[in-house]
Order: sequence, then C-alpha cells, then structure tokens
Amino acid sequence: MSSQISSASELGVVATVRRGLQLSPAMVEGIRVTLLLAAVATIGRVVVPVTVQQATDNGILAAGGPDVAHVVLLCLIGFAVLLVTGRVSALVNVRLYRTSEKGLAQLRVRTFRHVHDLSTLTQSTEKRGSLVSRVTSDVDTVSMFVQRGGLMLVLNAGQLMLASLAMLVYSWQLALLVWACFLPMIFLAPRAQRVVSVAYAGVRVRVGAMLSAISESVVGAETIRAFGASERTQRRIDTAVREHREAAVRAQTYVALAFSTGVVLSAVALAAVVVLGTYLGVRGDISIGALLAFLFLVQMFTGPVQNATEMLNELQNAVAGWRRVIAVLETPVDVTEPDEPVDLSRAGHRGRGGADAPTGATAADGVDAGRVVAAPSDGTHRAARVTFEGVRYAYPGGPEVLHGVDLTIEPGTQVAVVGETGSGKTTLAKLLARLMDPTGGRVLLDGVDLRDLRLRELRSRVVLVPQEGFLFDGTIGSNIAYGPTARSAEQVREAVTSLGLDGWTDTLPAGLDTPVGQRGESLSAGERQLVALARAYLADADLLILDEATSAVDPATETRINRALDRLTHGRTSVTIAHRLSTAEAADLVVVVDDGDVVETGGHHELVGSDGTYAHMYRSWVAQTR
Ligand SMILES: Nc1ncnc2c1ncn2[C@@H]1O[C@H](COP(=O)(O)OP(=O)(O)OP(=O)(O)O)[C@@H](O)[C@H]1O
Repeated sequence: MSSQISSASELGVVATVRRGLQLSPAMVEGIRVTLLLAAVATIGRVVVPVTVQQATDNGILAAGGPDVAHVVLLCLIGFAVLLVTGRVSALVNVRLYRTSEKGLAQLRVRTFRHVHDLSTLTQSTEKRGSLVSRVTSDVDTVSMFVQRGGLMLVLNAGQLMLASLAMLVYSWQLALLVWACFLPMIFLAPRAQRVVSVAYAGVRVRVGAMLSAISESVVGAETIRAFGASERTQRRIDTAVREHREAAVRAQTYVALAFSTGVVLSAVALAAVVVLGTYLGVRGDISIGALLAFLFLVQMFTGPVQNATEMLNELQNAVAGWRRVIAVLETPVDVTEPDEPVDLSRAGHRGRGGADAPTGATAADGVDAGRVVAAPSDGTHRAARVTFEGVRYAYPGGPEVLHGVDLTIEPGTQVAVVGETGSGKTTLAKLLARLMDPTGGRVLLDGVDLRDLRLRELRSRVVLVPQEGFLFDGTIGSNIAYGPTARSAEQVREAVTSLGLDGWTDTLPAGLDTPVGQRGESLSAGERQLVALARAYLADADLLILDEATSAVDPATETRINRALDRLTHGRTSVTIAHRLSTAEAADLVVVVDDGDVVETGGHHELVGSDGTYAHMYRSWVAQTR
C-alpha cells in the first residue's frame, strides 16, 4: 500500500515533458497548425537579410549605377512580408496561450482531484502547504515555460535551422566559422543543463517548504500565540524564506553564467565573421551585399543560441515543477473502487420505509448470489451489521497497531469503544469508515467486505462524525446542508427540529442564517458539535461512527448534545469512540481496546462486575469525577 507522495518523479527531462503533455493533452491541441504558422513566421524573418543583400548588390551597387526604383520595390516587398510575418507571429502567440491555459487547467483539475482521492492517510503525511504548492505554483512554472519558453523553443529552433541554411547559401566558409565558434556550447550545454536541473529541483522543493511553513503558521496562529511561540515560528519561516532565496539565487547564477557564455560566443562569432568576411570580400569570394546579409544572419543564428539559456532556465524550472506534479498523480490511490462492486441497493436495502426491504434475510444470505446482497431485516431498516474479522493494521513504516480484531456488532447496537490513549480506537474507526484498508483481515458491513462496496454507496451508508467537524465559512444552515446533494432549507429545519436543536437556533440573532465565521470560529466548540450532528442527521446513514469530542462544554449545551445524539443514533447502529465513561455507561455494548487488541466486550454492568480492564478504568474514573 502506498502512503507517501514522493517529492518528485524520477523521470528524465524528455520523459517528463512527454508524460506532462500526456497528462494534459489539451496543451498540444492543434499543435500542427501552430507549428506550421510558426514556420511561416520564421521564414518571413529571412526576408530582411535577403532584401538587404538584393538592395545592396542589385540596387545601390548595381552595375549601371544606383537603381532607386529597384531598392524602393524591394523595401515595399520586404515591408509587406514583415507585416504578414508579424500577424502570423501574433496568431502563433494567441494559439499557444489558449492551448497552454486549457492544458494547464486540465492538469490543475486532475492533480486536485487526485489529491482528494488519496486517502487521508496519505494526505496527513504530506505537508498541506507543499500539496497546495504542487497544484498551484508548480503548475505555474509549467505554465510559464509552455507559454513563453515553449513559444521560444518552437520559433527559435526554426530560426536556427533557417539561418544556418541561409548562411550556407551565402558563404560556406563563413557558415563553418560561425558553427565552429559555437562548438564549445555543444559540449558545455548538457553539463550546464544537468547543473541547472539539480538547482531548479532544489528551488521547487524550497517553494513547497516555504508555503508549508507559512500555511501551517497561518492555520495554527492561535496555538502559536497561546504558547508564545511567535518568535520561534517566525524564525522557522525566516529560515524557509532564506533557504528558498539562496536556492533561487544559486539556480539563477548558473543560468546567468550560461547566458553570458552565449553572449561572449556571439560576439566572438560576429567579430570573426567581419574579419574573415572582409578578407573573402577583398578576394572577391563574397559580395558586399551578401556580407551584410550574412551579418544579419549571424544575429538570427546567435539570438536563438542566447535565448537557449533562458529557455533552459524555464525548461528546467518547468521540468522540476512537472516532476512534482507527476509524483502526485503517480501516487496510487490506496482506497480504490472495487472492480466488481456488490450492489446492496438492488436488494432493496435502501427502501427506508421498510415496504421494499426484504424480510427474513440475514447478512450471510447475500454474500454470494451474483454479488447482490440482501440486507438484514430486523425491523429497523436503518441499522447495519458490522463485523471485524481478524483485522490487523500497521501504519506505513510503523509497527502493527491492531493485532487481529474480531468483533460483531448487531444492527441497531449503540457501541462505545473505550481504551487508553494510543490503544487503537481511532484506527478502528478509520478502518470502519474505510478511510484506509486493513493490512490483514476484513471489515464487513451487512456481510459485505467494505472493499467490495462502491465508495459512493459506502459513504452514504457509513458516516463518520469527527471530534471537530470542519465548518466552512458560511451560515449555520449552509453548514448543516453540506453534503453530496443539495438540501433544501426545509430539510435543514426538519433536521434541526428532529434533533431538538430549534430551541438553540431560535435564540440566535439570525437563526439558521447566523454566520459561523472562518472554520466556525464564531461558534463555541459545543455549538460546532451541534452543527456537525445536524449535518450527520441529514446524511441519513445506517452506521454512525462518532468520535466523541473531548472539549468541555457548558451544561446546557451538553444536555442539547446528548439529546441530539440520542435522537440521531436512534434505530441506527452507532460506534462511538468514547472519551467519557458516561457514554459507555449508556451504551448497549462496550468494546475495550488495549494495545491494539479487543480485550473485553459486553454491557457496562457486566464488565464492571467482571473486574477486568474496564472495571479498573471505570473505578479510577469514578474516583476522579464523582
Ligand atoms: N497517521 C499515523 N501514522 C503513524 N502512526 C499512527 C498514525 N495514527 C496513529 N498512529 C499510531 O497508532 C496507534 C493507535 O493510534 P490511535 O489514534 O488509533 O489510538 P487512539 O486509541 O484513538 O488514541 P486517542 O484516544 O489518543 O485518540 C498509536 O500508537 C499511534 O501512535
């Protein structure tokens, strides 16, 4: 099972670009036409040297004296060609921008979706800011290259070839001279490319680390202030910013060195052409017009070579970004859809009124039979049966934390899971909600392995209410309504009333329209729990997994929470990770977890009487609280 997103894929430059383009095919849509237009634009540029040569040799220096009309005609033709070239270049630009934006949007959406598909386990091991940077700034580096570097690459490659060809036509000796000047580049370029590549990979990692440090300090601002850790946090951010700056400066320095090498070689080539060209001219091997044209062609040739360093810069940055994005996309989703899903709904289990629910069927009935399973019918229609069969679990790279849990929970049972901190209660709950899969054994819902259920169906049947449910910036009503489908104001009000929360919402200034603030900060911890419970009520699950909140709330809110919980769990199976033994006291079944094993199960009174782990826990709790 995969767990961690590697920092970057190991692909080479060409393979990275190829894979990157495969992942966002819109980026190369219509590329043939764009390349054709780019070729036209490049050919148009040769018109300047050719016009200069023609105007000089056959106009100004014409055998019979200067031919002004010929010069004017050539200028007009040249002007017209340049106009067309300009228009075509603009068109190439527009096309590249359009396709690259489309392709990048595709890449962003794809990466974002994949991040969401990765299990919470994977997400928690990856620093959030770093993940955000992969979807945003890493994709942006790709964008800069595709829009600017990519355009330059296309145009410059064409220009380089054309200039080389034209130089050969005018003077093969001078053409050889120019190429000889740039020979060292051919040997130096791959080495420079490697050095710059490593430097830019470092920059991308630093960007992720910097965003991670900043986002963590923004999210955890309250804790930082409460513990007086502002200075320490600031130092951490300062370090991240400094390391990013140093990495960026290092990478840019390499690029600047490469760029200045290109400039020096261009100057040397131009000077060499002037000297050898004059010598050839004096010998009559080249006309003045051709020499002038050649000097223009040298500029046309050296321009792309110099630009190559800039392209190298952007290409490396983009490849580093692409690699990090690809690494996200190549991280396998560990909680996957089943190949052959078992269809519980076809057996009529979702008929909540009970009319279409099968009667007399048991969970075991349907495990085979054409992968259609009949749900248990015990008269409640809402409750699910849960079975843990030899469930083992080890977090990636860590020791086993559940060592073969066997447990059956009958439909409609209110279960309290108790145990010391770190004993494995939350792990058990996460496996039951299929936020991750067991490393051994299986978890069954109405006799069906959770891995055989469609995720959509599983999520609609099993709902986990975490200790601190996330509230979105909006109103109480909109947060209650949060779910896979749109819920009407009527449904929200019905949920509130059914859970007996209307007494609370009616006292609020704007009722259900009261804003909750960022992450629900305008509400008290207890009120946030009430919203979470109403949300869970609308989710209408068959199995509720509740991670009991540990935060203390005022007695009135506690009464409301308990009443809402009673109503919410009524007629359903519920599994509560109980932090208060009063919850266990009220449960039908108490499950005691100790160091990854279920050591006791039974009713509260039964377990208290048996003098085991639970009895000890209970006695020490009573001594402390009563
Ligand atoms: N994401 C994780 N990666 C690695 N180990 C983990 C992870 N989450 C929990 N563990 C380890 O698994 C063991 C069981 O943890 P778990 O959270 O299930 O215990 P718990 O009984 O719910 O504790 P608590 O009452 O404190 O919430 C612990 O040793 C814990 O350190």
